[in-house]
Amino acid sequence: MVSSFRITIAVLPFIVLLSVCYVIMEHGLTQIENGIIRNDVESFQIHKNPKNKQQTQRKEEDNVREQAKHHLWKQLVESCENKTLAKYLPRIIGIGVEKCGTGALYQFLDHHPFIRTSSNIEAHYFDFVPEADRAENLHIYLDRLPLAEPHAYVFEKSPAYFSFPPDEIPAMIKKVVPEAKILLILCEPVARVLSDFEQHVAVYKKRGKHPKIKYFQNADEYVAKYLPIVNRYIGKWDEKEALAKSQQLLYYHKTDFLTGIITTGLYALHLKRWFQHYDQSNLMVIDGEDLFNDPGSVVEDVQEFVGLPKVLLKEDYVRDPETGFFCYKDWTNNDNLVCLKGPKQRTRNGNKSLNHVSISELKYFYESHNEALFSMIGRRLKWG
Ligand SMILES: Nc1ncnc2c1ncn2[C@@H]1O[C@H](COP(=O)(O)OS(=O)(=O)O)[C@@H](OP(=O)(O)O)[C@H]1O
Repeated sequence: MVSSFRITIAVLPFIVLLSVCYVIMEHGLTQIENGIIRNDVESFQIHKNPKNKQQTQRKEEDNVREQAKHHLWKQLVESCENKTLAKYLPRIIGIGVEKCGTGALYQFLDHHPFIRTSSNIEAHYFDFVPEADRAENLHIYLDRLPLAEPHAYVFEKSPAYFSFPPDEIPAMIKKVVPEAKILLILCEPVARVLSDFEQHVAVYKKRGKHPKIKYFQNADEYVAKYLPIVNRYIGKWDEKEALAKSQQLLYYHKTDFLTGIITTGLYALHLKRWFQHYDQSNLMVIDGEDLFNDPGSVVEDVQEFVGLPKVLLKEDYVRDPETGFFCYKDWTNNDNLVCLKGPKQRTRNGNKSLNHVSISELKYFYESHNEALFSMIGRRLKWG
């Protein structure tokens, strides 16, 4: 009894969505159009008597958003009717940050009825495919993306895009997929260093990649050697030199891959490059702490941001009592928790830690860069 009630609650959003599709297909878009007309009238009245300029501006922005939503719903309704599968460029791109829970977000969103993801996960098109091939051969990108219905949302994530060379990645993405919405998770950078180090060790043991990592017994030894090197050429945040330094750290990353374990966490420097082509209307900054502790709210916000109907709800995401990590409830069996597969919980399960010296030195190093980040995005993140 209780379980069938829970199933009903879980499938309710689906039923609502399908009903909306049905009603719209049956009766056209007049309901939504009426909504827009009503908004127009309201904003006209405000124009006539501009008591509050800000309020007028907000209304106009609401109208633009409302019309975009109308256009989107129209497309989605068409997609309800058209089941032809083909290759499409992504409408959502997860650019990182590496080791900040990008896999968890990917899996959580994959659950959305209008989102299509690739089974081989990371396309690595803009960081890996040589530029000469990239310019003329979009099929290489499409080959790495899933089949989808015409108006479904293809979502690809390649965390290397945010902080790996070449420095033209943001410009290239903007050029090739100008309409795509960008998702960026920023997590506490000191914990990220440990996570990234352990990932390097695991990849080396499995595939022999980046063998220099074997010279370090643990992450503290790595920090003791590399932090002074990176600090020497980056130092504290300096607005005037930010762009040049952001390019410089990509150069060092190319010549010595291991510097990236520390430089990836210099979020403001990387974001400086991205903000030359994007702003927060098309690039969403997600607080890593929210993703780790309240992923359901993050997923709700992401659906809103990318313009999809909100069918994944906060209450679908629950903490696995055994691991402490969040999982989501299966649609068909609410008692079944679907959790992240693969070796994704190496450090945040408490199995590894940095010593006090590494933590305080890294904290000091990142401090001014974190502050620069918060003023760049206009808010503090919970971990800062
Ligand atoms: N819900 C949930 N389930 C499992 N794991 C979770 C979750 N939320 C966040 N995390 C943490 O995500 C860390 C891996 O980050 P990424 O997926 O971005 O790694 S990667 O860049 O794709 O390799 C990984 O970090 P480590 O613990 O250091 O391995 C996880 O702890």
